[in-house]
Amino acid sequence: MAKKIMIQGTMSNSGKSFVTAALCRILKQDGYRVAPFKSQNMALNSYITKDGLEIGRAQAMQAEAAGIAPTVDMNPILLKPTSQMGSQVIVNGEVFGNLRAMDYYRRKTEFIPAVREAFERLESQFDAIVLEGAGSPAEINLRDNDIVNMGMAKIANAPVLLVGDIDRGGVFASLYGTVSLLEPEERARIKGLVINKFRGDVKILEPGLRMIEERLHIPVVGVIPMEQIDLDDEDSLSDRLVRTEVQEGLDVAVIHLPHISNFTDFNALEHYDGVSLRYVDRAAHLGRPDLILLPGTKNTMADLKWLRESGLEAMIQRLVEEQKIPVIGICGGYQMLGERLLDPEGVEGEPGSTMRGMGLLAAETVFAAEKTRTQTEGTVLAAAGYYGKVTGQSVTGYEIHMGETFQTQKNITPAIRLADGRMDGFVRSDGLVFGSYLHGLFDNLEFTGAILTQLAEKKGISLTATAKSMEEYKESQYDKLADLVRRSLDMDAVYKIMKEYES
Ligand SMILES: NC(=O)CC[C@H](N)C(=O)O
Repeated sequence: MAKKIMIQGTMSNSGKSFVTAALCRILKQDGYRVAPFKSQNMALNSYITKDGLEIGRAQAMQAEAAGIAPTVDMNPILLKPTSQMGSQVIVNGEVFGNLRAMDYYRRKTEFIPAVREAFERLESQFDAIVLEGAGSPAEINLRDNDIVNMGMAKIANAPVLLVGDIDRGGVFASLYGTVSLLEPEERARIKGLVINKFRGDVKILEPGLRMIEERLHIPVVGVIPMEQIDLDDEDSLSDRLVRTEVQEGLDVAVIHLPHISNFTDFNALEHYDGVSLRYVDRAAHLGRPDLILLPGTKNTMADLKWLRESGLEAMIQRLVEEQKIPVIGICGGYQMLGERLLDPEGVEGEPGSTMRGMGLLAAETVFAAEKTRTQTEGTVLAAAGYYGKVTGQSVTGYEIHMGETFQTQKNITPAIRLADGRMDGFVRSDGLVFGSYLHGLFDNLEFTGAILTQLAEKKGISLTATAKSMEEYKESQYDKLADLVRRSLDMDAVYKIMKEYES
């Protein structure tokens, strides 16, 4: 029987995925074969496993922390919110369909077997499983047929650590309130309280800890200080998006589309001292960046409409054509760069709808019901402009898209030759406009470094990379995370709690 522990939070963003990742790393360091599990994730930031199945990014990150390859069993249900249609529901890594929130909620029991089976498969392969809940277990309106919090803890027979966020205030009330709203049987599963994101002197906190322990009869097993650790999860997105100001150095602007997906695509650009990466969601903030990045989006057509109405489209077109500022579009952002978008089957909007693109790339995109989901590798073919320095380089990435993009005129050439024989993306003959379906393209630091260095030279500044590869960088962050949590959590108590449920 595997050891199990479940991390639940008093609210969203309390740091559950962070604590889950930390425990995965610590257990790995202590010699266990450990895997993360979250029955249902709601996120637009997803990951494609080796066998081409789609799961939430947070579980892929936690698997990395655990030193294992991410598999679909770690996140059997993924909800990807799209605008008009509710969410695209992914079950066992494949599209189940689009469901409105109410319909999903009504049909939730249908998904219980998938969740249970995925968990059992995982449990049979590992020594330990760290489960993560979602939102708060005290959402009393959602309690029936719950499969993400206490319902899941019961299916797995896992003890629970409840994490509260002290940074947002009211941590004692939220811990007390959450526990009080639970049924006695659920309450009994909470074996420890964790206070997360603490700044200041623990001595001042100490009396409060004793009082909450007395009232709830649950021990506080840790107080985790606030520390900057760079992990690929949803919470890190909110920290990143506040960076909107132009800073010194090479100014790289990511357009913050409303349905931005796979925002982790741009994290790699932060590994260069001298690059200032910022997110722009309104025309007044665009300014004159040195490089413009258009990210992927779950809904290309809706986000293009937003781009047009916000005035950003016209500004980007002018910056590219008049000021010769380069733009790179990834996936949905690449699709926007073209001349036209066609949706005959109604994948993104009304069936048969068409839309004018930004017209920066002589290409058009047709959406199809079939989803392309694969890890990919290839060789850069692009040679125009800044890409002369990266021609012939090998790159890896992953694809998640419904659209296919075709050339309409001769002034563009394929960007990347893929190992499976397909061509990906296009570059315009003047080298200013580049589009590709490859998420993770910038994680190829040789590629990214070469492009950024040329832009920096043009501006007369120098850049230095902080790590040799993204893997090396991420490994260092996971170790830093494990150190922090080992120092602040009573691991002996945690092991004891796991042992009690090990049968
Ligand atoms: N990940 C993306 O950017 C997806 C782009 C677009 N919505 C598609 O499905 O083709």
